[in-house]
Amino acid sequence: MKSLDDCRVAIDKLDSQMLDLLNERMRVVHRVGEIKKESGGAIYRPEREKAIIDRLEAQSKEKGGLLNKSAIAAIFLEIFAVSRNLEKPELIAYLGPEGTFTHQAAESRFGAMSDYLSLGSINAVFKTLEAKRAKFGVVPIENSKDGIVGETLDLLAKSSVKIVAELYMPIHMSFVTKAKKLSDIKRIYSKDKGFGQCREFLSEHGLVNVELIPVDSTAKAAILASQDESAAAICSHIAAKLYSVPTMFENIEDEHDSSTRFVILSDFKNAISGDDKTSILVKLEDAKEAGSLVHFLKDFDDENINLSKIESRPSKGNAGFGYWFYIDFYGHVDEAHIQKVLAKHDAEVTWLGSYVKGEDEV
Ligand SMILES: O=C(O)C(=O)C[C@]1(C(=O)O)C=C[C@@H](O)C=C1
Repeated sequence: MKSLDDCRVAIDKLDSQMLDLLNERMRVVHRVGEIKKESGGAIYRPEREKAIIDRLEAQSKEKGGLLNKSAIAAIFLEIFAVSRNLEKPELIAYLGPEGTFTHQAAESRFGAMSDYLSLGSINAVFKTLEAKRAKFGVVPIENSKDGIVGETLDLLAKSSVKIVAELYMPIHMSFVTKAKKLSDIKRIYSKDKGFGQCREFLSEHGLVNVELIPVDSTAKAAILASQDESAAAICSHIAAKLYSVPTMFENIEDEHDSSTRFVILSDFKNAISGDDKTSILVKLEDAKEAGSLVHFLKDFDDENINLSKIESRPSKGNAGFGYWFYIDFYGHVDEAHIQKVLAKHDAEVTWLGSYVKGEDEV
């Protein structure tokens, strides 16, 4: 049986081997970067990253390894993020401020080494990408409890920016304060939705008569709580850490299964991964005629294309009332059966992106 010292000697040796291997990997990645520079190819290739993680998961299973898929993904997503940064450092704009759930989502995909740009609105993220001031944008698109983020859909409808990836993140709220005890708290800051999601917690802890002050973001709430010892904030774990406000309670949301879907925006088309989703916008030409949507959807059904979401939005044009539809379906725009359906509706459909299906989709 190995002693603790023996184990640490073995760990040190393995860590050194891993570092040598990682450096060797980075030399190959550097060459990939040169090849892509010559060809103008996209640096971020989510379908290739997915294929690597799937292959390693199968290898780990086969060999009885202790690492499961999420552990492998957590380690390798960071390696990919470092690799991409080495190939070409690219700026990632997100709906800020720092410490929002969107910031957390961006970091989970682009890692600790990337350069981030925190922006004040979803519109600013789109504008920054359109002006090519950043390569990627990260914005929320829907929450499992609150539904769709209308602003993101409306901007996708108007913009040339495309969806290149999606990710689902569980949303947990923390109650953070510099106060020593609950009775010292005179005011609580959060986003209006933050209060809405934690009603039971507030009443169970006798906090209903404390002043609840809605602010623009949960990160802003953390900043305000960091400056006032008789205040608390309902915010994300990362905001509390970032602004050094001690956490009094974690996971205080009424329902623990809430998650938000985020999209990563950019300006390129992914290759087919075999497990993709596509988002489109549909403006039916004869939208006033009953059954036009049914006919449209029947074409999808005929090709066995399954929808994962359909959302109607009022069109804000000046041609009176009208609707357009935002649709997500399984498959990639370059697959033949999908091309066949979309070709029939060429004039009515705007393609918003095809991307690897998010891991935590329920
Ligand atoms: O294979 C590529 O295209 C690479 O750029 C290499 C690599 C990797 O680290 O394995 C890095 C970034 C891409 O998103 C996918 C994979």
